[in-house]
Amino acid sequence: MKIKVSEVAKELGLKSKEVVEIAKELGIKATIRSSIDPMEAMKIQEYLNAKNNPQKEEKKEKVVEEKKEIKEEKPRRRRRSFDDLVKKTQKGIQIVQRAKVEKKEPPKEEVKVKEEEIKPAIKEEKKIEEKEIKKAPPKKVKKPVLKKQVEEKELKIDVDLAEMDVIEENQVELLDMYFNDISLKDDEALEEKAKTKTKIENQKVSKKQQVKKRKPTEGGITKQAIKKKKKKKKKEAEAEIIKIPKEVRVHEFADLVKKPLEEVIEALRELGEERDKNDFLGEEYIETLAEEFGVDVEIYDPLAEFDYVKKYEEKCPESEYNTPRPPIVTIMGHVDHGKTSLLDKIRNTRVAAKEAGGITQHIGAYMVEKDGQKITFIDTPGHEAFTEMRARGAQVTDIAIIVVAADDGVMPQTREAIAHAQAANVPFIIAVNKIDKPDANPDLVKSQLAEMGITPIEWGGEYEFVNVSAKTGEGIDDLLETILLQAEMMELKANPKCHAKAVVIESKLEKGKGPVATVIVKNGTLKKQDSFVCGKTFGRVRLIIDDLGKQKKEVLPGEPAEITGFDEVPIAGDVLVVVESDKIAKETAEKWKEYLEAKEKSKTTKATLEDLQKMILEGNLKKLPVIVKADTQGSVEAIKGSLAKLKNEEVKVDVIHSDVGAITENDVILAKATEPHAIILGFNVRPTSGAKNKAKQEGIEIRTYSIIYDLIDDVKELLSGLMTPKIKEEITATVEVREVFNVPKVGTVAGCYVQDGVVHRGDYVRVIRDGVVIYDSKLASLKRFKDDVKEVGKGFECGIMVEGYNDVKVGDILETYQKIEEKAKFE
Ligand SMILES: Nc1nc2c(ncn2[C@@H]2O[C@H](COP(=O)(O)OP(=O)(O)OP(=O)(O)O)[C@@H](O)[C@H]2O)c(=O)[nH]1
Repeated sequence: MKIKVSEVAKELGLKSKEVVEIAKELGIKATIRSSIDPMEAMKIQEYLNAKNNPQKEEKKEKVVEEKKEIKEEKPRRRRRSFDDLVKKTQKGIQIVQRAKVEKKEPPKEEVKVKEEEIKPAIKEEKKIEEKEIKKAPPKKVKKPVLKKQVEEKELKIDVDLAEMDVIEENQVELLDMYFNDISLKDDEALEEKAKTKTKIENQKVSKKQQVKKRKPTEGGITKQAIKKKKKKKKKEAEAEIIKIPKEVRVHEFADLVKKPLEEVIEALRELGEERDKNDFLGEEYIETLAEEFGVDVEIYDPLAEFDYVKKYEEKCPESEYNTPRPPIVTIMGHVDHGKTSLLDKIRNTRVAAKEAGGITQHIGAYMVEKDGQKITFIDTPGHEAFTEMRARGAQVTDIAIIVVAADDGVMPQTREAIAHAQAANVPFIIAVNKIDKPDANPDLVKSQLAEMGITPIEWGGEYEFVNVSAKTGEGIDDLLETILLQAEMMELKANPKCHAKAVVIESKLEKGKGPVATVIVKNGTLKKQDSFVCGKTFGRVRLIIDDLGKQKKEVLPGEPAEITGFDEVPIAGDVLVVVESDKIAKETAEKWKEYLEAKEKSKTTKATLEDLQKMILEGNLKKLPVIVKADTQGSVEAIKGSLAKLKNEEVKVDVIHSDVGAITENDVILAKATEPHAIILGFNVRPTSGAKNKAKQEGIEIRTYSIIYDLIDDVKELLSGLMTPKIKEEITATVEVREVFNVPKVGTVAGCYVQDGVVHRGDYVRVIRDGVVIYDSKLASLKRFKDDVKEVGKGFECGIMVEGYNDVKVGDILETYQKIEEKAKFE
């Protein structure tokens, strides 16, 4: 498992570019978009520690000398490692972004300077406040905000202050920039506190802080005046924030931040990105460039007003989710490893047994109960549906079960399924199936997966492995318990009081019922008669049928149900959101349609109009548009990195989309929307059957590989095909002019002798006089005596006319040649 450079940067409070620079120094290959492994991240972290620790130690010694009573050691919390970060990423736990800290100036150094100025103050204050502090619980002191940061980002300081644990006026939590939360002992806390206070006072901090410190009339400044100033400053700060649309081209960005285009392109180059003015910048680059140019930007989505899901999330925020809900589980794994059998066994033992005689209805998802707790299973095994839904922005699965047959071991689709779960940040449980078989070897499965970093808990790893048999039912209870345990850890919650948000799992058109869809409610309660919008369609809930075929009045969070009442058949992965009225539902669906079309258009323009314009402007620069799909993020980055290098003055590769996961219909649609059509390159992934059919229909080429070099070689071949063929000259003959005849109305005919080679009628010719080429043209005619001939060989005489040239003289040499086209080769 690798960590994105941007995440490492966030954790270290650095810019991505700075991390890349350090990485370079340490000989680690990294770009701001790439990922590095945890050991490399640790190296970078250690490098920074080593760079900064001497100062810390120096400072500490000084403090000890000056203030004898200050204690020696700070109690430190456990250092967070990047392994933790990776584990968290694998578990799907969100990485919390730390407050950014200006790193260029080590904070300790700055504190040191201030310390000398404030020594008397410390002593004074210490005496007064010592008692109080000793009584107080261990205090957290926040790292002082640096001067530069304070001056530049007043608003940010307000936020910092709001987030600080302010116990007393100036007592704040100090965060070590290298992940150590430092809780200082009392005297140290006192000293830090005094330093912090003095420092804050010494600096021109935000007015808000000054107001806090000053008495209303202190220094002749009235409260009102401060407020006024504060308001003005705030306004100024607000004015400095430049709003940048999420999808912005390089030249638009340059205009917005008021920087010369060349500077922006150069900055990108320094970041290892060869971009031209019409290329789109990703959000990551917008942020990095903004940091680079020292401007505050706010990235926004101009189409967000149409985003009904986002609006729902603002209305029903996750912070208000308060009631536990059942986990939603998807089963994935290699073909024939027993996904369907396992789903059936779980259903039959749990659902049918419970509802004696009840006929289960296949609606695309079902619920089982274990010890009074519910679990919802999505009834479509395989990761295609999972990924397709994710590609549509709907992540419905909470937990994945990766089925591995104990008699077959880890297979390509096992790895693929794991990659999908990891890419989606969905925690997974390994179900080692078919343990009833005599040749079952569950330990082999464990060791194979451990080699991939998926180590079982019993071997000291992080992953739950459960031995099961979909045939005998052995281990099924264990598996359900493990799911519930995982769910408990995840604290899956929802707010049933909200109006509903659900995800479409399956849909169809049914006779008599019209469009029907199976949905799983993610939040809120879905009720009969609710008006809803669902992707490009809308409707009102008419019928609700559960997985046992029973009619219901409502569906609670985490539960599946089949519903009717759609205007049109929705698409799996569409998000259904309940709205106030049919009218709003219809309007919202229409707006959503616009949203999708605009989005698609922006993608299309990216690869069509712009490219055409560019090709015209830049001569013949041709692009090979490709879509890259691979099994892991690491592979995606590696392939993109290699493809970026494939360019020359004539051609380059344009990766219009890349992602982890199977090749889906969406990829085909995107490839088709690109002009010229993109080629889809799959590395260790295959197209879904839907994608295969669509590609056939639309004439889109999908190429799949399992060796990166093959992929690169193939792309080189494709680039060669785009390049203009090379023209090679081949000299055919050397001819001496021995006589010249001027033929009225015809022109000058040179009487020649072929010294070497063979002259052909269609040859090109250079007239050479005294060793200098004085004319370059074609043969207008080639004759032997009075007859036109096709060719004349060495040692023969012939009559030659040079096209457009009548000044041939005796003694001139004519060099005849042919132009041969040679297919260009991309090297
Ligand atoms: N002995 C034994 N056979 C099993 C077990 N689980 C599944 N099988 C058999 O393995 C074969 C494949 O099982 P499926 O459930 O169709 O596998 P799948 O992963 O859903 O396969 P696809 O849908 O084709 O990807 C069937 O013949 C099952 O009867 C098990 O636990 N023990």
